[in-house]
Amino acid sequence: MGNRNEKITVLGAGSWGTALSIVLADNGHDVRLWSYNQDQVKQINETRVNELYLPNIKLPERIQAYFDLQTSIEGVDTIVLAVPTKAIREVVGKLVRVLTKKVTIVHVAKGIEPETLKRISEMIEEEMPESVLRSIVVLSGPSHAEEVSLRHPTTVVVTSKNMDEAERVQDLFMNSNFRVYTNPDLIGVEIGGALKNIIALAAGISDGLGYGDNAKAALITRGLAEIARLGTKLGANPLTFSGLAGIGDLIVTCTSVHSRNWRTGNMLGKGEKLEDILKKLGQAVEGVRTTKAARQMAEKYDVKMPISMILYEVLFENMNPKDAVDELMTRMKTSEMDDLVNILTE
Ligand SMILES: NC(=O)C1=CN([C@@H]2O[C@H](COP(=O)(O)OP(=O)(O)OC[C@H]3O[C@@H](n4cnc5c(N)ncnc54)[C@H](OP(=O)(O)O)[C@@H]3O)[C@@H](O)[C@H]2O)C=CC1
Ligand SMILES: O=C(CO)COP(=O)(O)O
Repeated sequence: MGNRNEKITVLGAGSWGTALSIVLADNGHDVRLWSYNQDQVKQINETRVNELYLPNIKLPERIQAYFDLQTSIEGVDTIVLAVPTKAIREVVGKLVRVLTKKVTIVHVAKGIEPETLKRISEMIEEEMPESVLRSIVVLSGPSHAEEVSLRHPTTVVVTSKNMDEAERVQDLFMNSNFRVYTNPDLIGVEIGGALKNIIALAAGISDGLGYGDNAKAALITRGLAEIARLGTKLGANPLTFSGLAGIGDLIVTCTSVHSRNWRTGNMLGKGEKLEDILKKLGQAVEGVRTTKAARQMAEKYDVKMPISMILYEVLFENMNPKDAVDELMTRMKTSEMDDLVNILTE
């Protein structure tokens, strides 16, 4: 199944970087897992376990952890960027300072930068001169690290402005547990992956308030409608939102106990404070910052995004979650079909 035995560097030894390293190592690649935490590097190499992020998983021998960034990228053509959105510019900046040739970046993060409203591939393009950037490939879809690391069946998509390179990356990752599709819609894949986290926060709140499956199905369905409305306005293909990076990722993130976004929403619905929850989780909860971006984008592009807008008030303006649901339920009456047709004509 495609190329084997390449040297590949993964930047970011969190849960997703570690799980993807396992996929690549299973495929016969030599994986250099870079972390900026020297103790973590030592611990991974000595114990073959990433205690901080995937404590129950024994890592294959082909994964070696690195602290020195320059050494980790020697002789490498493909670099997987697996840090949260807020760290992308900093880590890419460090990478540019040590690169001496062109590489392909596979980015796997799911967010929008609230300060600039940029997608992650746009941020990378801004930070990397052409002299060191061959292509950017995005890998996204319904894929929790906890299940990928157990080799449970998982499907994702890859996309790029350069689809030959996306196909090469498809071959690097594809195996009998990890099925990789291609999709040429870069904007749709990035927007679907980023915005589903907002809806997962809302679904978690609904569950935390004690509401049932009807409410969650409503959030998933109407959440998809607002993701698709914004996505198509930005130039995405509406069909992408019926695919793995759209409804697929929305379902997994709104329904899985593994989801940090769902868990955060759940604790909010039960009355905990956002600040305390984020401290307790100690992991990336991308939907919080992306909600800030979505609110601005809804206003800038004049797109109706009622769930994202009300979630902003819950997260940042102390709105009571129960009042937020009441407000969503008592909005002006509308026609579902008109709304769906609007997505196709944005
Ligand atoms: N977990 C999952 O199942 C999936 C996650 N994703 C996406 O992948 C991205 C990464 O998430 P995930 O791995 O889960 O997050 P985690 O919180 O599990 O890990 C993030 C990792 O990035 C490191 N990091 C943070 N800031 C920096 C920095 N400035 N420089 C270097 N390293 C840094 C963290 O180190 P430290 O903790 O030491 O600060 C940690 O090792 C997110 O965008 C997420 O949405 C996508 C699909 C699945
Ligand atoms: O993107 C993910 C699954 O596809 C991970 O979601 P969380 O960040 O909510 O855990």
